[in-house]
Amino acid sequence: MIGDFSIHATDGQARLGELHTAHGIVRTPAFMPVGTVGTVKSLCPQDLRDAGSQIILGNTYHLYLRPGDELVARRGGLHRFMRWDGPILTDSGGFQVFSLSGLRKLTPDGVEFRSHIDGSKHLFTPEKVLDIQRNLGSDVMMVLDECVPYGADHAYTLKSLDLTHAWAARSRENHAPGRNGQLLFGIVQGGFFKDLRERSAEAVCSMDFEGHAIGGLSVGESTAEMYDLLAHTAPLLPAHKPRYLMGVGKPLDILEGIEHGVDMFDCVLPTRNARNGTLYTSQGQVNIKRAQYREDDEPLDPACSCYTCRNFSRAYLRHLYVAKELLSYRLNTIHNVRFFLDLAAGAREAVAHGRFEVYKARFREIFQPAEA
Ligand SMILES: Cc1ccc(CCc2c3nc[nH]c3cc3c(=O)[nH]c(N)nc23)cc1
Ligand SMILES: [Zn+2]
Repeated sequence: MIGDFSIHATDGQARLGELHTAHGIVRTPAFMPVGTVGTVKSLCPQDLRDAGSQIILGNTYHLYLRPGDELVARRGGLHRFMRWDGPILTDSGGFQVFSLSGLRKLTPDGVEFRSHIDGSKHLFTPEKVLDIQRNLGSDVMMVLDECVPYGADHAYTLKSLDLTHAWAARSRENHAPGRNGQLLFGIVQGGFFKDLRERSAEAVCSMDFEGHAIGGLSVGESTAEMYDLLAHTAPLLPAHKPRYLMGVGKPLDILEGIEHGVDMFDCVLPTRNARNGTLYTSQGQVNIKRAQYREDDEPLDPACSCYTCRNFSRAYLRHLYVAKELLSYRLNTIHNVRFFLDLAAGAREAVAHGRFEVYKARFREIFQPAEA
C-alpha cells in the first residue's frame, strides 16, 4: 500500500528497505538526485533513468516563484511537466528561503520573504507550502520547519522548536495520512544540542507522519559534529518508518548515515561539483581541470559503466571543461550522479549480504586513506 515501508534485511543498524509511493517503490538506502527548477541540471529524464535514479528531488521554493505551482498543476503536475514518471520528493521551501532569499522574516504564522528573482513579497505558512507541494503532485512532501542556523545557542534553538513543532502539528492537521497518495514526512530539529534533539524527536515522531527527516545538519558544521548528532538522533526515530537525512552528503557521510539506520539521502555535491570539475571515482576525487589529464587516454573511472566512462577519455573531459563547453556539464553530471547512485546500490547489496562494514571500510580507504 502507498506509504508502506518494509524492511527486508538488516546489518547492525543498517537496513535494506522498500518505500511504496504513488509513482513506484523506492529501494533504500536511496540517494536522491537534487532537481532545482524542474530539472537535475543538464540531465534529461532518460539520463536519470540510465544512471539508476529511483526518486528525485523537486524544489518547492523555486517552482513556486517560477513558473508557479498553479501553472505546473494546470500542466498536469510536475511528473508530467518534466516527464519524470518515478517518485518525486519536494522540500517545504523554508530552508531555501533562508539560503536564497535576501529579505525574510520568521513569524508565528510562517516565513515572510522577498523573491530572489523579482523582489516580490511572499508568505510561506505550513498550509501554503503543502498547497504548493500538492499542486506539484509530489509523492513525498516535507513539513515547513525552521532549520536553525549553525552556531545558534540553546535558548534560540529551544524557542525555535516551539515554532517548528507547532508548524508540524498544523501540517499533519492540514494533510491527512494517505490523502491523494501523497506522503508527508516530519522533520526533527534541535540544532547541536542532544537534549533538544530528544525533545524534537519526541514531539515530531508522535504526530503520525509517514516518515521522519533529520533536519538542521549539513549546515556548515564539522564532520565530527555531524556524526555525533547523527549517531544520537537517528535511533530516536521509529525504526519502522523511513529515516531521511537532509542535505547529506559526501560519499563517506552517506555511508555513515546508512550505518546508523538512515534510509534516504539528498545532496547537491554530485551535480554542483560536476559543474566545477570535481569528479568522484573509485580511485578518489579527480579534479579534471588538472594538467596531468591533458593527454590521459584512460576513462574517468575504469570501474564505472556510465555513458561518460564508456565513451570518453580524461583528456577529452578536461578539454571540454577548460573550453567551458556545455557538454562538460552533461558528461560530468552523468558520471557523478551515477557514482552516488552506484554507492547507494552497492550499500543495498552489502546490507543484503551482511557485508556493510567491509563495504564502508573500502570507501574510507578511497576517500580518507589512513595516514601513511
Ligand atoms: C530540492 C531540494 C534541495 C535540498 C533539500 C534539503 C534542504 C535541507 C538541507 N540541506 C542541507 N541541510 C539541510 C537541512 C534542512 C532542514 O533542516 N530542513 C529542510 N526543510 N531542508 C533542509 C531538499 C530538496
Ligand atoms: Zn562514470
